[in-house]
Amino acid sequence: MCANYEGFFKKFHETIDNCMDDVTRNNFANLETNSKRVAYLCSLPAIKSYDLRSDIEKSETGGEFPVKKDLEKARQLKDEGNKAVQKGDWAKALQLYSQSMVFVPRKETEELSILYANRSAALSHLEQYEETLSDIKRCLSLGYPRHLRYKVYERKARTLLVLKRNQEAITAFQNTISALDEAESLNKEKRQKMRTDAKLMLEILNKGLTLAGNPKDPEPLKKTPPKPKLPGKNNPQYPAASEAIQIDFDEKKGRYATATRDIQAGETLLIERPFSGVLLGEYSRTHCQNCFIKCSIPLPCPNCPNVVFCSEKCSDTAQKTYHSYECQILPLLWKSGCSVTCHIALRMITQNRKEYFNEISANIDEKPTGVYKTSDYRNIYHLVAHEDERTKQDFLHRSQMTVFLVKLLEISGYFDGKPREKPVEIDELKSMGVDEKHNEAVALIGGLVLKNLQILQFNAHEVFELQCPKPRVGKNIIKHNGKSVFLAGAIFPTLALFNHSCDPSVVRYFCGPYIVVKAVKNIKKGEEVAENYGPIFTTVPKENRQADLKEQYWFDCTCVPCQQNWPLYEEMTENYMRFKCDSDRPCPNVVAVPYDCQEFMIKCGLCEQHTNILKGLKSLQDTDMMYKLGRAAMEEGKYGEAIKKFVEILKLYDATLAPPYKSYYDCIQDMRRCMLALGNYSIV
Ligand SMILES: C[S@@+](CC[C@H](N)C(=O)[O-])C[C@H]1O[C@@H](n2cnc3c(N)ncnc32)[C@H](O)[C@@H]1O
Repeated sequence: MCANYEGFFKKFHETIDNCMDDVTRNNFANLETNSKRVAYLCSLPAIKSYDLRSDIEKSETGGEFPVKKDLEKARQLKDEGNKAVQKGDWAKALQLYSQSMVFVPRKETEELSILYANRSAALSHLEQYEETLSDIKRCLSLGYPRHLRYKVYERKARTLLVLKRNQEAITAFQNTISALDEAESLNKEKRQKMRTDAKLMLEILNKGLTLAGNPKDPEPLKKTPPKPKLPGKNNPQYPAASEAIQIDFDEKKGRYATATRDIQAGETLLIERPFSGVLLGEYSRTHCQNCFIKCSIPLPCPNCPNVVFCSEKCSDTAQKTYHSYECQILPLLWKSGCSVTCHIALRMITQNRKEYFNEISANIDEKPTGVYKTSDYRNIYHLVAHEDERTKQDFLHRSQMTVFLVKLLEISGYFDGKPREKPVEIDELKSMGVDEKHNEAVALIGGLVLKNLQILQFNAHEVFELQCPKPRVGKNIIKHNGKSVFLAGAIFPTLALFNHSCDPSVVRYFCGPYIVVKAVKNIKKGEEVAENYGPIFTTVPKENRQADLKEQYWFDCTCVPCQQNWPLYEEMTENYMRFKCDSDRPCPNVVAVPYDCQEFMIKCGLCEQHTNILKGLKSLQDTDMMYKLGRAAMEEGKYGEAIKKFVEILKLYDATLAPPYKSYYDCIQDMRRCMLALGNYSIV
């Protein structure tokens, strides 16, 4: 997830570069802290006089700027929704009402309440009953017109009946009857009929409940997926990780994860929420801004038309923290074409108040001790940034980017602690300079933004979901053939401590907002538990892997496949089998035995003892059949069952054979696909 400087940044960087004479350049090069770098750049006349307006106007990225709520647009979409209803196309109506809501200005509460009422009707027809009730609740809380309330109370009552929540249904029918008194626009006969029907329902319900001894209503169905859990105990020092993981340190490799005991393939090793994460602009109206889940029934931000949330909880979290500041600057950020990495660097600030950073700044350079908490910025601050290896040009480039992000923070009201309420006007971009009253904040927060940009270069992860094709009627959704789609960028502080291997031992996927890391191999106590930063040895040649890792992550990979020149999957030979030497002394050697070998006791070239390959072959005789069963379970979407089979096979393989060989990686690859199928997905 490298920063890419598209949009108007290229020109901005070039202009500033050209304005810097040798003295200025030297002055900048001699600066030793991030704070000083940002403060110095901000003080340059070239920055202060840089006019962004024409760049923004010319920029072809990121859509419109500024973007405002738009009642006319909202009404137009609502009308289209109503037309869809007339055609009986409830799914389309649901979509159009949701789109309409996004554009309703905050003060138009009645308009919004009508949209929630209309959407609740669509949801009810689509048999999404819990969601119907949620929209009715929202509609009533927003002051839905009194003369229409009988409609939503009646819908609520009937929805509760379907859910067998009869006690609540009684109250809703009673409310329907009261609301009918105010239903001025309803003609007399219809009103009378509804009243009679509701009374009849009340009678039936009351009788039924008395006969049944007044049982309690069932609990509302929970729609949010349960929080994933580590199966055993957590590591007390790194609570996001299992006690099967510890973090070690080596001068060359820095921190890295190892196994505290034997780990079996399939075990969950880490579950973590991001410290910060940012959804890509293109998903901002389809996925929750806060947890990245696809929202089929989105809740709009009341203040901007830019983002949606999956629930009141996510909306509240965002509004109380980062989104209050980002709400009005998002269009400018997207228009600028800056990468999601830059946005995360900003979010790492906006999610906490300025005072928080003031408090921790005094001793931020001291490594924190104690429990390693995901939510503690100080842990993030000490992630790898390779500051000592950076060139002056690198610092200059990132500092220029920081100047823009600092300007955005000023515009957002962050430095004053007062989120702005109005969209940004183009004339506010006459200068990249920041008001001098914010000089101290610019140095502190700007310095942290610059640090964040460096940290994110090496520690950010992509958040993805599986996009699966719509199943044919009566068929299961086939998730293992889904396409992984990059939705967001995020930083997971504990996972960021795992080093890379081209033959990783884990797979990661997303479950709600959590990243879940599972073992895809059996890992021995003391062995490194490595993840993968991109290139895998089975598909990418060694030179390319090494070059990519060096360029992106600044290290020389010395994993086993790199050291031992393991072949690509396609080049793995099937002419012989790689038996582990099974002498009674521990011997690391591999005994390569041709398939057509006639002998069964083979001498090890290293320890000179004999390995009984017949015994090994016997233990493997069922693996082909087991693999077929695992594959069949996977094809039927029975992922848990398939994973169990693959785990059993790996156990047998590991007792006898030494990788790399094709059937081992076939099994791992299929197990990975099954594990990914357990994570977030959407149907396209
Ligand atoms: C996400 S961090 C991993 C944790 C890091 N080692 C630490 O101490 O915080 C990525 C950085 O770790 C180092 N690293 C990761 N994998 C490595 C490997 N296989 N060998 C050597 N260094 C590695 C590199 O410096 C890389 O830029």
